[in-house]
Amino acid sequence: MLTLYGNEYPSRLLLGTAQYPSPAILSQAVKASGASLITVSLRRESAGGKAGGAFWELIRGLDVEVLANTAGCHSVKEAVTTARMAREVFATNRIKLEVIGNADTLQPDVFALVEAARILTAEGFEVFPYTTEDLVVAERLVEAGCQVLMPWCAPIGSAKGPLNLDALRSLRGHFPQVPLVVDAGLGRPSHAAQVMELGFDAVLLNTAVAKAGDPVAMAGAFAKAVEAGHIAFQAGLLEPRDMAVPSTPVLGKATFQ
Ligand SMILES: CC(=O)[C@@H](O)[C@H](O)COP(=O)(O)O
Repeated sequence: MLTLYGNEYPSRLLLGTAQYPSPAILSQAVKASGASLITVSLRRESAGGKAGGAFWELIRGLDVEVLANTAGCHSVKEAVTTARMAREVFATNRIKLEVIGNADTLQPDVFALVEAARILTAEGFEVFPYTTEDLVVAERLVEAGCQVLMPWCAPIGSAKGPLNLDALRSLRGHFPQVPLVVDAGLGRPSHAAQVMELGFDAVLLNTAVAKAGDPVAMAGAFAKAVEAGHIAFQAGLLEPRDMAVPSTPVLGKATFQ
């Protein structure tokens, strides 16, 4: 079970709800993923009027818990205001906090992120911060009251997979008790398995499923990969070795004269 802010979730996959070819495919993909939490961007959906009330109906009908996010916010003020609105709309204190600092890389503004996290946790929010893999920023977020950390593994939508495995490994080692969710940049199920094998608690992804040739099949593939990676981590993976080690015992082998 995945435990986040004291709540238990059967799946370790969190799924985004943007960019699907149709509402029906979104709905099927969420089901195929088995996701316990789905992210919804309050700002984009309500401002764009893309799907209006029908979108909210669909989301409610999925019967999956919603993690509203502050996607598209570029300042502390915007993010905090959006989080407060999300609390009213969804009647939950849970918020995925995104404060974008660079429009090209969609890199989080980690300074604004820490400030916004401090304000929101003081107001009783359960903050899920979208951050970089930076260890010191992670420490500041924990000091600000975050009980979950969500480092990217590559820029949002890039599908590059983990670019800095060493930093992710070191985050895991440094925060053994804090749930760590890799958020953004995963492109393939093998990427998800790779970070789960490092001992990450969960992954959050969107583009790799929504933009796949068959999003429903891809959602299922990611679900399996996440589970496999988690089981492998728990089972105890072998460390790579420099030298060959025979896997077949040589004692008692036949000798020829
Ligand atoms: C869905 C969501 O919350 C996104 O902000 C998230 O970062 C997804 O990233 P990818 O689209 O790269 O999976």
